[in-house]
Amino acid sequence: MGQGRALQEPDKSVRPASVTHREDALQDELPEIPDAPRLMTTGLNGKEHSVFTGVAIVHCSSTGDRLETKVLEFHEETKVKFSELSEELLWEYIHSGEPMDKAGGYGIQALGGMLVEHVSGDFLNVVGFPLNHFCKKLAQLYCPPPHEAARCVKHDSIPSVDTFKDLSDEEGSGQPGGDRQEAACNGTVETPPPFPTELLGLIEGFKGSKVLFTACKLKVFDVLKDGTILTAEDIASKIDTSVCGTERLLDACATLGLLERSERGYSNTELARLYLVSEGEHSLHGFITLCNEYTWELFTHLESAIREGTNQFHEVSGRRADNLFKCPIPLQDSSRSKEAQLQFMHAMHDLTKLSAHAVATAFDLSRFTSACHLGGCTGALAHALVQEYPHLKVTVFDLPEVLELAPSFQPAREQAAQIHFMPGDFFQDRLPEAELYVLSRIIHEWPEDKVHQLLGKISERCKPGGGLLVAEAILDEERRNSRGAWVQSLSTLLQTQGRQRSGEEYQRLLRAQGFHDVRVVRTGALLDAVLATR
Ligand SMILES: C[S@@+](CC[C@H](N)C(=O)[O-])C[C@H]1O[C@@H](n2cnc3c(N)ncnc32)[C@H](O)[C@@H]1O
Repeated sequence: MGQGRALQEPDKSVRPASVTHREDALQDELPEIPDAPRLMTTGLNGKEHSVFTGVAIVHCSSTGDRLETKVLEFHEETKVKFSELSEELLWEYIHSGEPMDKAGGYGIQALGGMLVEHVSGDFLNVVGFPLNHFCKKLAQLYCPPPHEAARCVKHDSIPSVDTFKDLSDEEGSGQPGGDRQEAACNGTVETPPPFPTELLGLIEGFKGSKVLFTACKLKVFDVLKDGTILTAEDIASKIDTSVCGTERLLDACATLGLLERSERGYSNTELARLYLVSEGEHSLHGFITLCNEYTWELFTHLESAIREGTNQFHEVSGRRADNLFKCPIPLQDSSRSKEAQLQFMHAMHDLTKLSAHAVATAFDLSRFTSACHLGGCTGALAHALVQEYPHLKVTVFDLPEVLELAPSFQPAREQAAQIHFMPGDFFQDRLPEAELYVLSRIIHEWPEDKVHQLLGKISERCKPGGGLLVAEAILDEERRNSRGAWVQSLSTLLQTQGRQRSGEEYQRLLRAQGFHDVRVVRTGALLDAVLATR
């Protein structure tokens, strides 16, 4: 058999189709490469046959107007030993399928595998493209995959292969572990478990947070604002830090996607420009500062909070127990208190801005002409409300010491005239009159009795037809809210006496206080919205 299928000599003039660009530059360097993979057959039965495949990987890089090329070339020979089948049968089989003028024409990867007893060399060579070899050459040029990432899977349809090599290994390296890997492929030893990439991300993730916090605190993103590009030395001199330390911090920021690194130096990425420059309209600088200086320490007491099931305010340095709900920030003397208060307000302001539009537009509130935001802090949500409803007047009601600092947060916009700040205590004082009351991130902070007291007070003050808008991160049926559920849940445990609730729990809570038509909207932002009618 096979006589009619004589060996075809490779056509040496043919080059791989992939090498088409800058042919002139490559002319001298291209090696002679055999034509597309060929199976050479001169009688199959029980014999070994060679499969030649050729491929060139050409690495091109340009420096100025010079094109540099590096040609990698290999001719791989793989031997296929066919089974001791009757020649006739084999011949019939071969004729029923593809012609034999290319490797894999008999379909070794599928039914044709039955004809093959053994492959010495690279199995993928027989299938056609020498994928294993290609990957090894690529790995030499670029970054090899971690050893553990290359996995060997044994498929029943693949005939026994004696050199199913690890892609990341050097050819013929015979490195330790090679035998073990082969054994693993043959299923005789256990394969190592998958590399725990995500777990390592969690274990080390806090370092990334600290890099961000430190860069913000040192105002790295501020010195690079407005498209400024600076070298590490320039930045170190501007922020008064060591050059070697600054360089490491900047490189870490670049790896984390916060900075861009070029030959000219470092510049802010779009993310940093929008959110990390301290004075920016969308800046999260205040929130990041609070996380660095307060939440970081609070979370070191997570174990105690879990053991005891209570908040850990008392553990955070300098906190005054009597100020538990007014300002969750360490307070010592009056000057520190102001600074801490301002820090807290900055954080609230940043966070509220992120969800304010979503909350303001979750329902059509155009029927209301007056609103009172209880615990309205800097007025960030009030601004979003008056922007959306130009006929709405909003009273921001908060503690005197908070409102004293609120003016610095006001944007110079015309609608500011629609917003009025009124100092007071929502437990002690009479609530301002309004058609719509707003509670944003208040209910989850308080214990059950205080929640009932506050809602009862609002219900009493609210006229029939009036409304109550609640903005909170709402748990879903599985007691998880869609975004950062565990963060909210643990933060609430660590720093409040309250808890989060599901939409149904809010409905029950508000109905119990005389509200009806309680509707819940998941906004997709950090805060969801509930609207109830009195
Ligand atoms: C978690 S912050 C929420 C701020 C704002 N509602 C928001 O969503 O950004 C709680 C706010 O309630 C205010 N607050 C706490 N106790 C209060 C009270 N008894 N009377 C009035 N406001 C109070 C705090 O000063 C603070 O501004």
